[in-house]
Amino acid sequence: MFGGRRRDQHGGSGSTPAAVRLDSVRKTYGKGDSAVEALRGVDIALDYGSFTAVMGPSGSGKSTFLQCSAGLDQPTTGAVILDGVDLTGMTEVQLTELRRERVGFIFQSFNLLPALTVEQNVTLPMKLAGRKIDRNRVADVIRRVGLEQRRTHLPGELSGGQQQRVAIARALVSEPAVVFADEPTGALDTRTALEVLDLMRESVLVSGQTIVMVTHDPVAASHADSVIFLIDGQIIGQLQHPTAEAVAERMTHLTAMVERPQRSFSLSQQGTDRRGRGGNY
Ligand SMILES: Nc1ncnc2c1ncn2[C@@H]1O[C@H](COP(=O)(O)OP(=O)(O)OP(=O)(O)O)[C@@H](O)[C@H]1O
Repeated sequence: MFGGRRRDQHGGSGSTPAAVRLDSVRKTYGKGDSAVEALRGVDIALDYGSFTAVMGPSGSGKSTFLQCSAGLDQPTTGAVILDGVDLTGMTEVQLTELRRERVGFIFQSFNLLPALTVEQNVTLPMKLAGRKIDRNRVADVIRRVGLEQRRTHLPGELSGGQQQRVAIARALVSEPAVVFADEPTGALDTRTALEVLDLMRESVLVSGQTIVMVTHDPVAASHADSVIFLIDGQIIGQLQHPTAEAVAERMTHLTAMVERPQRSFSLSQQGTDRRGRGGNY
């Protein structure tokens, strides 16, 4: 079993603090005529133990949302509160420390160090953070992702799916408050992708891990508890207990909305819940 944070340690929604909260977050890249508003007033609170997928058309702000939420980038205005810590005004050094302590990452391209073994890759973040390595926990997580027999192998000796399993083990081993996953199945074939998604889901169900996952894939999103939809830097809807079909249908609708001429597309005219909590758009 995965160890780690269980839902009942933190409770669900209600008065308990959120694992990640964004308050009126805006992010503008550049200045003047070339300024791009990537996030335009995002408000959301994600509970501990929740698995959230973030979807939206290309350029809608998904990566920016993830980077601001994870403390990889700072909002232009607004606040991000991660595991109870307000990131506003933190220095790069403080953010790096916070990420090492409280955040796990899973990327599309695995981001493993090729010269390190499976086990060394998994323990690297803990070493960098100067944390004591619990060998039993490391062995347990590696076993859980099905790589017990591969502990001394190098990434180059593993399949893509196995490499992503290493990345999952690396993200989970330090029991982070939140795991942020950016297209974790983007480089995998369908069957391997499902295995990886099942592992992520299991860490949520068994250990109460909190996961935020950016994806373009409705099937991947259907493994989450809820999906938030971004358009043009705003959350314009949320789907609870998503099925792949329902997600695909909504994405088709959203894509059609952004492909319409700008003058006919107005979020307020659509009766949108901009805070993303109403479930309709
Ligand atoms: N560093 C940057 N400098 C300037 N503009 C940026 C920068 N990063 C992102 N943008 C712009 O911000 C907007 C949102 O980008 P973002 O990458 O967050 O979208 P996305 O939904 O993740 O897109 P995709 O699905 O194509 O990866 C886009 O218009 C993009 O061009």
